[in-house]
Amino acid sequence: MDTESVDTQRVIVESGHDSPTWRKLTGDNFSSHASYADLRQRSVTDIGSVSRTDKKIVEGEFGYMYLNPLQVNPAYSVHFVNEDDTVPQKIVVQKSSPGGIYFQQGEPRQRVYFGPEDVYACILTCGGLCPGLNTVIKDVVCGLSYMYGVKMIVGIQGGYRGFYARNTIPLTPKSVNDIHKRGGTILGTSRGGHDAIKIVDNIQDINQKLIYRWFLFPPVYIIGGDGTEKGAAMIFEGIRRRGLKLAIAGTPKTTDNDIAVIDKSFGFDTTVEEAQCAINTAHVEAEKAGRMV
Ligand SMILES: Nc1ncnc2c1ncn2[C@@H]1O[C@H](COP(=O)(O)OP(=O)(O)O)[C@@H](O)[C@H]1O
Ligand SMILES: O=P(O)(O)OC[C@H]1O[C@](O)(COP(=O)(O)O)[C@@H](O)[C@@H]1O
Repeated sequence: MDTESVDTQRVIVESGHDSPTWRKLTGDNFSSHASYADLRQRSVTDIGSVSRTDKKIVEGEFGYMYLNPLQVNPAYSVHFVNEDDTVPQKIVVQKSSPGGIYFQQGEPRQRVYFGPEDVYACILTCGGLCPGLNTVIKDVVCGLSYMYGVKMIVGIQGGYRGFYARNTIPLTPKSVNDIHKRGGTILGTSRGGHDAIKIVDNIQDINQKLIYRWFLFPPVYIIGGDGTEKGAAMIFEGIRRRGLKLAIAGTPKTTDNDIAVIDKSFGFDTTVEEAQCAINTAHVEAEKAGRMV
């Protein structure tokens, strides 16, 4: 392993893997996001070597992080949001209104917490069906794979219940190529009560095995409705309390528009169009034939 000095920053490069993806970080405060790359750096220092390819990791004033690979890929013209960009829940407020609720803005950041080669991404769908679930699965797989360079992606089968059974299927751009043409969700789903503590126990177990054996980190992408996202919030809270190094990302889906913070989700327009067809046909039948079918 070669070590080179650049200004006040130390850059560690494994021979032959000097990818432009891992440039030195400069600039302002990113301490709150530094712990993953810190951990990676410590493993390099403490253990001496890791079995997997070790891309360039950069030490800055506040620790270690990675540049978003989208920054160095000329194929993508991406708008990056600032770390502290927020969206107010209410647009119209009165002078006398108390301070409102603000959400962190979505879309890519300039710096990423995990090195794409160290990611073992998990995707699951939970709750009721909604048009477009397979399209979202495909987009997450292709986005992670092509845009970020993530190599390992699995689907958790059967919604939250899948965390108990640990049934997973590998997902690649090839395996999801045609799934947007199918209804439902290729990962399956489930409804009914699930035990958030048991789910966090299982995620913790998977997380520890991945870290100790392969040094991989599993961001979990959860696609689901209001119930699923409440569950995701509880799982996130459990993970935060235990200090686990992984991320939970929720993608809202709703056919009946009962998630307050979004105007509408994927699948809503399709649901309305399809429902209109059924209602109009039933209306014609009722009016012209005299007897409803
Ligand atoms: N209030 C809640 N708190 C925590 N988890 C919940 C909550 N509501 C639902 N869940 C979990 O999310 C799963 C899916 O929720 P459900 O309401 O069936 O579908 P949807 O996500 O489409 O609204 C449930 O099986 C349950 O495990
Ligand atoms: O609007 P959401 O939260 O996506 O839920 C959609 C689901 O809710 C339903 O409309 C009703 O499901 P339930 O009767 O089981 O509550 C399903 O047909 C649909 O899959």
